[in-house]
Amino acid sequence: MLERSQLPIEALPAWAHLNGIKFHDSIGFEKLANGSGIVTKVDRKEDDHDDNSEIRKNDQEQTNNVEVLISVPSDMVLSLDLVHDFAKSDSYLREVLEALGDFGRTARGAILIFLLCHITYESDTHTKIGVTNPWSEYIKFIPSDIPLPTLWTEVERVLLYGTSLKDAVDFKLSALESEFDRLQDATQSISWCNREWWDEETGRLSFEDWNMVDAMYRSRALDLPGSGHVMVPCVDMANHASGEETVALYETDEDRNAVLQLRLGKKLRPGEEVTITYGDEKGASEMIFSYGFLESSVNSARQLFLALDIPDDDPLKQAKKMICANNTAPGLRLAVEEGKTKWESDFIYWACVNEEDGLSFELMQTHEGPPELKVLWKDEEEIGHVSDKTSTMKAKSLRGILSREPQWEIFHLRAVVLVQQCLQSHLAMLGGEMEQEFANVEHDADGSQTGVRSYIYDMIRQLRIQETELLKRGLEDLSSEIEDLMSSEPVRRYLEQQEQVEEDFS
Ligand SMILES: C[S@@+](CC[C@H](N)C(=O)[O-])C[C@H]1O[C@@H](n2cnc3c(N)ncnc32)[C@H](O)[C@@H]1O
Repeated sequence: MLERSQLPIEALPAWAHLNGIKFHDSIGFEKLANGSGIVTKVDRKEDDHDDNSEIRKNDQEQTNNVEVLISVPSDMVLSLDLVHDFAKSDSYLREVLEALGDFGRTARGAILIFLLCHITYESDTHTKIGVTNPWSEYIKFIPSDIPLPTLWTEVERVLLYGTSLKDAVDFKLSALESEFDRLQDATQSISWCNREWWDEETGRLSFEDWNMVDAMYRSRALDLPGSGHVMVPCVDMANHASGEETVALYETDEDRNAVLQLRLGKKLRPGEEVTITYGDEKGASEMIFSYGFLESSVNSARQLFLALDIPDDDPLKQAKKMICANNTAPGLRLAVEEGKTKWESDFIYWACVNEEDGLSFELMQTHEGPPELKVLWKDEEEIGHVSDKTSTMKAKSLRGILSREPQWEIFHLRAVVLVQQCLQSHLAMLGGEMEQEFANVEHDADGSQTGVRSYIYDMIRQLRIQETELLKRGLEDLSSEIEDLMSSEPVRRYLEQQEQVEEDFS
């Protein structure tokens, strides 16, 4: 693994000052219970601006009386464009970006490669490599102990059994492993990469490094208005608080600076933490996945995503999976909206209809290349298309097509029953014996005795409780949805026909 040097948070104001980042005179950084954070200095005196006060009343007036707390010049905001600008004068970075093709042309890909290159430049390299810039130093303020589940121990991850986070983390880890393999394939012929990263004797790059830069990006990237997904130095030191507790928000000003500004109606109180929201609507599982914590004041899972598959005995399973691959996520979302649970999934309808209902796949010979698949509804309407490269859906959703059919209630009932089975199987994994087993798991403060850190254990326990509650509520609401569907005309007629067929046979 690459070694990383760190800088103390106390050195951040000096770094920021050198790099044109301006602060309201009452804003500072401190070590808090949840890592570093932005705080209002205790000795703040109203209207007492000393010479270091860089955002003054004039600037505040220019921004329509919005109190600007931090202002970061656009050329310090780490974006896809800035990485490619840096690459113009840094041939080391440029070689890696070019070798990775399309991946290096996405914001996440470019930023991950940038972070990895700069951590390498600043590590104990065999010869001096790379072109440093202010971000080479800023990376040293980013902590290494990031509590995201992709960085948890294996024993801790096992405790996610039954939660919606389990599949998401497993999937993410295998996606990260594939990316790491691609990085190796693409860069081992570049001599500096081979020497510093891959060579059996001199290379020091490991999967943990890739996992770490992904976690840095995932837990700190902001969707900055007008700039997309970026990393904003200093502003990314803001911790999260939701609802009325959120003190500040981030914006882009007319000069394209990234600014942290006080929310309207909020006041800076000496000693108070300056928080932003990472997304009030995010579910418990997503908060842990992206940021590694749960807010103690939130006691609902809000929403969860569960993985689904087409059953193995479905004769069209492979073809269905091909058409779904680019068009619909293989899962369902369960959420609380306006006091009731709601579920959404287009994928599930692919598991509910087959040839006897009107779904068919037709093989088409092409002039060049392998044959392609046409997806047909009732032999006449082409609803999708699968080639060896991609698959496309012509209609917006299969649900939309089925909802126009006279048997819609029958198709929908099949979907609701599958949702019910899915929720029941997750609930079984969260409760009963599993609950008891979880309660018996040993843990200790830093995990050195048991492999499980107590705060991670408590967080998973919280998630298990909240998701159990949501699943139970979901199942209650599904029972009444099933009751309504069972009494609908098409379902009643269908069941009568089925009974008739059975009687005829007997
Ligand atoms: C954007 S960074 C914020 C700065 C971070 N505290 C640091 O030391 O660099 C996001 C990370 O801060 C921590 N964090 C933010 N808000 C939190 C909160 N309300 N409770 C616990 N941890 C929090 C989590 O570790 C999260 O992944």
